[in-house]
Amino acid sequence: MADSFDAVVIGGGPGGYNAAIRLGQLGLKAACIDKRGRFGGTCLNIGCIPSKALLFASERFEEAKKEFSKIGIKAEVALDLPGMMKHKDKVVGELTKGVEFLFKKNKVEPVVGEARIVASGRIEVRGPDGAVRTLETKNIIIATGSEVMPLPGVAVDEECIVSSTGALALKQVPKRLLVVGGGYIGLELGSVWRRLGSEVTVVEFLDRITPGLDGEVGKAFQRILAKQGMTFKLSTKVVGVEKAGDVLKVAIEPAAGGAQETLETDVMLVSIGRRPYTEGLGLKEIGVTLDPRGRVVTDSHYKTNVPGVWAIGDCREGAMLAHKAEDEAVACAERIAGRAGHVNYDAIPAVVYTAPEVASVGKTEEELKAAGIAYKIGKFPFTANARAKTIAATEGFAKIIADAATDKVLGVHIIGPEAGNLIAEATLAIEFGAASEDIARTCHAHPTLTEAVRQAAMGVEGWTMQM
Ligand SMILES: Cc1cc2nc3c(=O)[nH]c(=O)nc-3n(C[C@H](O)[C@H](O)[C@H](O)COP(=O)(O)OP(=O)(O)OC[C@H]3O[C@@H](n4cnc5c(N)ncnc54)[C@H](O)[C@@H]3O)c2cc1C
Ligand SMILES: NC(=O)c1ccc[n+]([C@@H]2O[C@H](COP(=O)([O-])OP(=O)(O)OC[C@H]3O[C@@H](n4cnc5c(N)ncnc54)[C@H](O)[C@@H]3O)[C@@H](O)[C@H]2O)c1
Repeated sequence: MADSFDAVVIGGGPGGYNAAIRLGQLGLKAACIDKRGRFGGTCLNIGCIPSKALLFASERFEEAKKEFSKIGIKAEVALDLPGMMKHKDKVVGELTKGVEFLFKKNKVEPVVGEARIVASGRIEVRGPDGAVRTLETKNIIIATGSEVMPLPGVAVDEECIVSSTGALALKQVPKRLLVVGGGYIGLELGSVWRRLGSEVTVVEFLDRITPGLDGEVGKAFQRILAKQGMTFKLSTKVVGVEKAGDVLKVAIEPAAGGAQETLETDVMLVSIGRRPYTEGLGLKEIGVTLDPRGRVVTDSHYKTNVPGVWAIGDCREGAMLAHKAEDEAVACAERIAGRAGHVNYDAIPAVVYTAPEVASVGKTEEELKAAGIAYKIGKFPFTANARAKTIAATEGFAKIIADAATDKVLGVHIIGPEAGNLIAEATLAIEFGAASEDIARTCHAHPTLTEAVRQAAMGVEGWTMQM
């Protein structure tokens, strides 16, 4: 006899585990399947969490080495890389256990094994011991996430040619690290290893790093990273790599074609994006439509073309971010429970956790120009913010873009200390349809970094007071 459920979620990442928890909260009988053996998906196991643990620790290391003396602290600092990795592993262990606790609390059944949909409403799960269990369910949510996009002709060995997974677990600090792709992963993990002592070169195909960012912010970001010691080779592609003993010889050439050059490196990180992961799931067999990029096609309520089959997170269209997956999870679970779940894609923040952090929500200037929307801008530099001065972190600025006619906030872009936390206020403003004047006339505590956002909002109407 097959076990039967109201909904079974395939994938235990931020999409999957949040969907299962919300289903449980809404009183539905739910199970969540993951083959990894530990819940939390890419994010908790090999993504957001371990990378942020290493970003935090490496930032403290560099700060202690280079910045403490500027604020009156003398310190002898030495790197304990195994200790840093232990910190990372401990955080990952605690948070993944936390998901199991939340499943228990919300009566979600965790199932460990590889799932395959054999028919609409029927899933087979092959457990670690090879035993196959069949689950019957009214609804299936596909939340199988994404995997590393391979670079043609380059085989990742996770030792000297690594993906983000290998770059989170290097046994020693490479003398030279070549990063292919100047996006989120390349710049975050490149920063980690630069701080710990590597010479980092970023090879980026386009003529700018982090292409989705507001152009002005992107330029400032590159300038700051270059000042920190990262080298950039823009409009350049990797065309081949050869191992010569312990050294990698990497052939690069201009993106538009031209003369080849060879760079030597000790470790190469391939971070050119991620692609949806639905291998072996049986989607073709049951007729679920995928788009040309392999993403599961759904309507705006996360329904696929097969009745009772839904999809959320990295495996469908949109930004590959944990909180986007989480929001879709909640909306999808609520739809399954007969409620009105909805996601506002204009109010999904994005954060690069470098130092300074870069955070944005809503539209960039480039997007507004392309759409022909007239806008006004307010900007405020952290050099003029009192709190930024006290914490000796004055690089960057806050930028608010508002509709020229209505003053509605359309986009907020921040590069600076704690930008990832500061963006929450802007996200709420966009979600509530606020005007820039609403932010400008809201009292902000002094001295805080949030005052920079307020002063930028004042700047939209030209009355920034502290600059
Ligand atoms: C290095 C790195 C850093 C990142 N940092 C951030 C960050 O700071 N902030 C942020 O928002 N995002 C970050 N991301 C992106 C984030 O991890 C993803 O957007 C997020 O994990 C997507 O969630 P998901 O639930 O869609 O899929 P995933 O988290 O990928 O989870 C899918 C799960 O499904 C399981 N699965 C797949 N197929 C099957 C099957 N057939 N049977 C059973 N189980 C299956 C997989 O084992 C996996 O555990 C980062 C990613 C990486 C790689
Ligand atoms: N802080 C965060 O939220 C965070 C952190 C890490 C990862 N992520 C997620 O994971 C996803 C994957 O990260 P990523 O950094 O691999 O992808 P990305 O899309 O952020 O960046 C990839 C970069 O590689 C470049 N590129 C593509 N092909 C190339 C080639 N052949 N040679 C050189 N450059 C090339 C692209 O132009 C782009 O700048 C991100 O899109 C993001 O959604 C998020």
